[in-house]
Formats: sequence, structure tokens, C-alpha cells
Amino acid sequence: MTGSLLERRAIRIKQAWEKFIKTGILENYVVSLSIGRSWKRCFEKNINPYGHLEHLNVNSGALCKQKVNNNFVLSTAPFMDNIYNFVKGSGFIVILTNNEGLILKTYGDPVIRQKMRSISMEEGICWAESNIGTNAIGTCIIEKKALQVNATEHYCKILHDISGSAAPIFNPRGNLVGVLALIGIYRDSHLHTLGMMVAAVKAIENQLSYQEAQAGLIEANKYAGTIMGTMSEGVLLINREGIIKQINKAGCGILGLRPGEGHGRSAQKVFGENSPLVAALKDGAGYNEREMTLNSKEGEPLRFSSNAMPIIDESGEISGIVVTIREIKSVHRLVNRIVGAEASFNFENIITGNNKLLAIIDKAKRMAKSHSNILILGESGTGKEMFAQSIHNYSEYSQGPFIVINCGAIPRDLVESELFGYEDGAFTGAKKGGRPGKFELANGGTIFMDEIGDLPIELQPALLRVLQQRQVTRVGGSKVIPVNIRVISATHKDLYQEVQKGNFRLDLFYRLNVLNIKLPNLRDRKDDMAPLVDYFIGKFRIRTGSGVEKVSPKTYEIFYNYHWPGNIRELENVIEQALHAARGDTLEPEHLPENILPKTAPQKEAGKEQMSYSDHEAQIIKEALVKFNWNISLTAKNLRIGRSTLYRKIKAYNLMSSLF
Ligand SMILES: Nc1ncnc2c1ncn2[C@@H]1O[C@H](COP(=O)(O)OP(=O)(O)OP(=O)(O)O)[C@@H](O)[C@H]1O
Repeated sequence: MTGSLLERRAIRIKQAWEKFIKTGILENYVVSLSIGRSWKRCFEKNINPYGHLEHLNVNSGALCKQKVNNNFVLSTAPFMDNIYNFVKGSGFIVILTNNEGLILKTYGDPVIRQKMRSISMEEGICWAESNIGTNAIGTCIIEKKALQVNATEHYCKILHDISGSAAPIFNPRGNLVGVLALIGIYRDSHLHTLGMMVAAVKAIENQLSYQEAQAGLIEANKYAGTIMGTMSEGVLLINREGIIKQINKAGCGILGLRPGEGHGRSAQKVFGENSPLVAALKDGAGYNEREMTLNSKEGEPLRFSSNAMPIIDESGEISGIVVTIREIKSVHRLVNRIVGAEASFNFENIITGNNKLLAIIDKAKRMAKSHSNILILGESGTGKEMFAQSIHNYSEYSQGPFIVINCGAIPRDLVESELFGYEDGAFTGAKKGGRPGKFELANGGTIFMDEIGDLPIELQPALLRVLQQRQVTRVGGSKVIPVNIRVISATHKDLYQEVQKGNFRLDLFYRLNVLNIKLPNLRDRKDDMAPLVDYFIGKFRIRTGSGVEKVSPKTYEIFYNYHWPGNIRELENVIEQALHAARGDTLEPEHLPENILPKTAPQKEAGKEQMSYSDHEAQIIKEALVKFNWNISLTAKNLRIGRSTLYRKIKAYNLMSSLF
């Protein structure tokens, strides 16, 4: 287009503008559709075409707020600088506005900027179309597209000497965030300025996208870091070159490193060449619950269990692995909690007013504070396990597990692996990855070896070795595992007599019997009868729905005269059964099970065949065993008897035969 052509077009537009301002009629489309639409909006809003923009004030508050909160201004600065360098001396200024047309930044020669101030082109003034009519900035915001407004295309006459090119800036989500514009004197304008704005805005939008993606990554990284930091498990991210790229605080702790120390280290160096983790990195196969042992800087063994999961990239290649590690102690603690290996009784739960037993409790409390092995002797049901639990809870080992082993109940060929654990492939049927034994599981706590008198003689040397050396070696393994445990054993047998009979080793007897407690039978502490009866009535009243509140003198007489071979457990069972049978508020002899009644006592339900206590008990146990599918722990728990007692009763009543 030649100068004269441009001039002629300018004249035509001027005429059209004058007519439109007077009549509101836009006859032939000498202006673009965008400008035509804008003129109409201005006309309808009664914007004064002859106004001097004196109503426009700098809104410094809005400007300040925008600048403080907006790194948009900072992100665009280098681009505005570039354009300014390009148009320097051309009579144009570069302008950045927000999405409402508020001028945030102007770049330009001081003289031009000063001149532009006369038409309110300065930071803090809003160039919205509703303020100053058709203009490149305001109209670009409404039309949401790049456009150029020249001279008389402006709605207000005061702007007829200028030319503006503006392009909208959208963020990555497609929202308008601002406008980049080049404004100057009309006669110096150039057709290419609009193209320049569009290109610059494209670059700004790319920069915004990049920044947003980066901010997202930083935020995700921050979240991941926080999550890793709060985990009690150790977590490591290892790249394909085997370098530890991230390790959390727990991971450093488990590996004996200072926080942050593991970062950047070679996994092979930290875990050893033969570790499954190094293999997982090579072959891309993850693994679960593998045990590892390393030596700390101080030479202490660090034992932990680990899981690994490879990270596979889009091309199917291994780009690294995520490894989680957990101290064996904490794994065992968790296992113990799940299997219920926790001691629930305390000395306060032992109901007694008997002086002899009170003195024994005092002695047991003193013993609890030592680290020596304790042997508890007493007939069945006298409270040996209750004492063992109370000692554990009163001792330094109380935070650790309480593991019970019934030495008489484990099949002979399994005792060794149950006590000491086994390694992978130790025998046919051994679990992959091996299994820890009860001594390992009890580490840091107490091991209660019930029915120690029934421990097979051929296994006694191995137990003696563990007690002497305080370390175990798994069956089929060679690694020595140190264990810090308190050993409490118990038996209803006369252990010394067992030694003399040749069933029990004397050296093991001495080892176990460093401290000992002999619990009295119930028949020898009849003064405890009333408090125990009261206690058990209270314990079972709700469960049985019974209204019993007192015990008749005749019933007490029976209790005092009975010899209680099953001791407190038997009393507990008798009260529970009696509460089921009783209807009123008093426990009478007829509510009691047959076997505890003296021979002269009146018979219940004459004519009907009576079951003996033992038959009755055998039947109840048999039914419970069937109900719980012969799961000994569940059955014992449900019958509220010890596992050892259950085993003994199964043997005594020959209940195994009912299986075949
Ligand atoms: N003094 C007591 N106060 C309250 N309950 C008691 C007391 N003594 C024992 N018991 C209860 O009697 C039952 C048997 O106790 P425990 O299992 O400790 O006996 P035990 O001697 O270990 O038996 P076993 O040799 O048969 O394993 C438990 O239910 C326990 O709660």
C-alpha cells in the first residue's frame, strides 16, 4: 500500500468516524469488523468522543497489589526489553497490562513516555474500552484477539494521532492474563508492529507454560519430600546408574547414616555388590520382604527388611528403582502386635489378699527390675502366665514384645526351627526368604517358655547355648543374630525331680532357675476365695446376662471344701458356668457343676443322667475345637484358657482321636 493509498484510506475512515459519531450509522465497512463492533459499544455506552481523558486517574493501589502478587510482570520483562531495544528511537513505547487493561509496565524513550502521559498512557491507568473507547489495548481484551487501531479508528478524538498494536496473553489454561502492546505516533507506525506483538506474546506464553510446569514439578517434589520425610519406613530412589538420588530421614537412620548423607552415593557401595537391590536394578524384577544385614560404621550389625519396585519409563526401559527398608525390630514389633504377642496383665490385675501371695508379688516386682532369667513354678491355673506378663510389663523390656512358647506343644521336629528360625532352603517346605524364630521375634522383649519341663531333652543343649551366648543362628544358616531378651520359664512339673529322672539337663535347670517364684495353689490360700469369686462374678455378669449378686453360705462351703485341682482357672470356669445356670440373684449349690459338689449334695434333675465335670469339659472343648477348625490359639482364647492347658486337656481327654 502506498503512502497516498494509506492517506486516502485514512481520510475515508475519518469521514466514516465523523458521520458515525453524529448519527450512529456505520455505512460502508471502511473499518474492520472488530473496530466497527467497538465503535458501536462505545456509542451505546455514551462515551464522550471529544473527552480529554481527564477522568482517568492513576490507580496506584491496584497497580501495587498487582505488581507485588504477580511474577507475570517479572516473567515478561526480558521480552519487553527485547522489543524495546528493537523499536528504540522509533517513537513507540512497549506496554504491558493486566487482563483488565491496567497498565503495569511501560518501556520506552523518556521523551516519548513523557509525551504519552498527556494522553494518560502511564502505569496505573486503566485502558479498558469502557474508559477510553476503542483502543488497541481495551478492544483487544474484549475481542480476545490481536489487533491494530490506527488514528481515526480510535473512538475518542484525543487519540487520533496515535497508533496501537496489541496482542492478548493467555496462560496455559487458556485464561486471558494480560496484553502486550506497542503504542506510538500514528505517522511513525508500521504494519509489521502487530506481527511483532503476536510473535513476542507467543514467546511469553511459552515461558508461562514452562514456568507453570516447573512450579507444578517443584510443588509435586515438595509434597513427595514431605511424604517421604513423615514416613517411618526408609525410602530410597535409585537411578539407573545405581546412584541414590533421594533418601528420607528414616532411611538414613536405618542405614546408620547422618541425614542427607546417603544422597549421591552408589547403591552398590552402600548395600554391597551381592544385594538383591543391585540385581533388581539390573534385571528390573522387584522383590518383597528380603532381609539384609550390613555393618554400621561402628561395626554394629544393621538388620532390615526391604522391598524394591523398578521404575519403568515409556520405552519400557528401567529408569531406576524405589526401595523401602524397615528395621527388622520394627517388622517383628508389627508382627507381634498383629499376632497378639503382647502382655495385657499387670501386677494390679492379680486379685489377692493372701499375705504369702502379696509377698510373692513384691519379690516378683524386684525380680522384674533385674535382667536375670526367672523360673515360675506352680500347678496348672495358678497364674504363672499372668505373673510372667506382669513381670514383663514391670520390667525394662516392657516396650518390646512378649512372646510365648509352649515347649510341650510344638511338634518335636519343628521345635528347633520354631525357636531359632530357618534360612531359605533349610529343609523341604521351608518358606522362601526364610523365617525368624521366636527368639528373634522376642528381641528387645520377653520370651515366656511355658511348660519348659516338656522341652525334648535333645533340644536342651541348643536352648542352653542361646541362653549362654545371647545369640541365635537360624537352621540352615551361618549368620549369628544377637538377641537381647529376658527369659521367663514356667512349669507345673517338679523340675528338679525331672533332672533326677534324666529328663531335664541340670546345667539348663541352673540357667533358667537364677530367680524363682513358687505360686501357691488355690486350696492353700482359701482367704482369696471370696475376693476371687466376687471378681469373677463381676467379670461374667454382663457377658452371661446374669442377675447374680451374692453367693449363698452353702455355696461358699462347697467352694472351701473342694480341692481345686485346676486352681484359679477352674474357679473362673465354675463361676462362668454357674452364672449361666443361675436365675435369681444368689448363687446356690444347684447352679454349680456336678463335679465340684460333695457326694452328699442333692442331685439335680433326678432321673436324668448327669454328666461328670470332666465329661462336660471334654465336650465343651471338643465343640470349641471343631468350631474353630482346631485353631489352638483361637479355641484357647474363646474358652479363656491358656494354650498349654488346652494342649494338656486335648491330651488328657484324648480328643485328637476324634479327628481320625
Ligand atoms: N490372682 C488372680 N487374679 C485374677 N485372675 C487370676 C489370678 N490368677 C489366675 N487368674 C486367672 O486364671 C487363669 C489362669 O491363669 P494363668 O494362665 O496365668 O495360669 P497358668 O498357671 O499359666 O496356667 P497353665 O499352667 O495351665 O498355663 C487366667 O484366666 C487368669 O486371668
